[in-house]
Order: sequence, then C-alpha cells, then structure tokens
Amino acid sequence: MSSVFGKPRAGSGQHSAPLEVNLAILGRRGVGKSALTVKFLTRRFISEYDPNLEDTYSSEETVDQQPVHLRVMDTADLDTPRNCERYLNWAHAFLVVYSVDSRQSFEGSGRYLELLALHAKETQRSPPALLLGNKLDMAQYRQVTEAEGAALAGRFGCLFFEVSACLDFEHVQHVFHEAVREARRELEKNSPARPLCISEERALPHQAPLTARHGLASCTFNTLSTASLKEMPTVAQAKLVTVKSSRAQSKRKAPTLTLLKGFKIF
Ligand SMILES: Nc1nc2c(ncn2[C@@H]2O[C@H](COP(=O)(O)OP(=O)(O)OP(=O)(O)O)[C@@H](O)[C@H]2O)c(=O)[nH]1
Repeated sequence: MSSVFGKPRAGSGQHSAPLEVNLAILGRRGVGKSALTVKFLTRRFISEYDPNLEDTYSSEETVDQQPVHLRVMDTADLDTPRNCERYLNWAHAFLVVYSVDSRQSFEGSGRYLELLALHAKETQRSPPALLLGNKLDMAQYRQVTEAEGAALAGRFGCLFFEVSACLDFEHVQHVFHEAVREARRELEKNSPARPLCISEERALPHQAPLTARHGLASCTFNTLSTASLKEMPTVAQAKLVTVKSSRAQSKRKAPTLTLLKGFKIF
C-alpha cells in the first residue's frame, strides 16, 4: 500500500482547505476604515453608516490561485487605541490607515504602528502591518506628503500605499491581497512544514503483528502522526448576519457576502 499523506499531489492546491487569514483595520476615526472595507467587499463606495459599530466581515478570496478565507475586522477605537487585545491577539496582519488630508490621523497611525511594534516585542510574534494613506482623491487638500508616509512605513518596516476608497476597486483589492500575502509569508515562516505523515511497515509495540492476528496474507500497518495544531486565535465576538447586496440579489452569480453586522448597502 502506498501512502499519499504528506506527499504533494498534482493539483492539490486547487482542492486544499482555504488559508484562514484575519486582518484588522486600524486608524483614527474618519480615516476611511469602513469605506475601504466595504469597497473591498462590495466594490462600492458607501459613505453613510454607523461609526460606532465594530464589525468583522468574512469573505472567500483567491490570492495567487490559493483559496483564502479572509476575515476583516473594521475596528472602532474612537480616538486612541483601546482594549487592543481583541485585535492584537486575533489578527494575522494589520492595515493601519490615515487620511492624506489629516495630519492628526497620520500622527495617530504612527501611534498604532508603535503599539504593534511594542506588542511584537512583548509576544515575540510580529504579524505584518501595511500603512495606508487613504483619500488620495483629496490630494489637493493634502496635509501629509507621500514621502512622509513612505518614511513612516520605512521606520516600522512595513509596506506603504496611498489609496482612495472612492476611486478604483482594483487598487483597494490589491492592497488587501498584499496584506494576505504578507500574512501568509509570516504564517509560513512561523509554522515549519509539519506534514501529516505515515510511516509504513511499523508494528505496534507489545502487539502481535496484524498479519498474524488476522491471518491476512499481506497487510501494512500505518502509524498516523498528526501535525501539531497551531494555536488558533480567538475569533472576535460578533453577531453573524448574511447580507446580500442588491447587485448580488439581481445577478445570481454575484458573490454573496457574509457580514457580521450590516452596512447600509444601496
Ligand atoms: N473623499 C473621500 N472620502 C472618503 C474616503 N474614504 C472615506 N471617506 C469618507 O470619510 C468619512 C469617514 O469614512 P469612514 O469609512 O466612516 O471612516 P472610519 O475610519 O471607518 O471612521 P470610524 O468608523 O468613525 O472609525 C465618510 O464620510 C466617508 O464617506 C475616500 O477615500 N475619499
């Protein structure tokens, strides 16, 4: 009998379980965390919603041909980081957002990056962060230059993008997928490949060989040694609601979003 566990199989990537990635979006109020999240999930720019809701959204993505179950926590920290454990211990990657037309929000993003760096030092675990300067469409009212954004990102060793939640979807999607790639790199780095493996032809100690006990002409006894499971982060507490956008309802093939609390989707 030949064992297949632990050995790469042709095309196995297509049917493998999706990679689970938790992404938290941080930043001061009004920088566009919700607008970016909704843009990514629905391709739409939504300008109106309840700013006090902290929601976690779930979306099935394909990143570099790999299925990914992505959870996005759109945090609502008010003006300073509070009760941060809920996302610090949960996220595999962070998007730290400021608005290019707000110096105050830029300073706030620096504080978030410091918080993440401190947490990484304390826990010896460093989920990647990406710095985003949002509202690029408001560039004429800039209070933060692109060079300043890049310099801050450089100080903390993170990727940097300027985006706009109300411009093209592809750019916003690219940023979220980059966050998935960063998270994946970090997850792979921290969990060395421990494949499910089968060692063949191995008899159990203190037991007669299976062939003898059952009188089988030929039998291979396989010992299954399972991969040790990585400790799973606690999933954020939230109410699960399935929401279909009107476009999803009108086009049967459009993706259905599983949202944990609803935006107003028009
Ligand atoms: N022009 C422009 N406005 C944006 C953009 N992103 C968000 N906004 C607007 O900025 C305001 C705040 O956006 P939100 O997405 O609510 O910001 P937030 O960071 O989630 O804010 P809180 O929920 O209060 O933490 C809203 O009026 C949005 O319509 C953008 O890229 N460009």
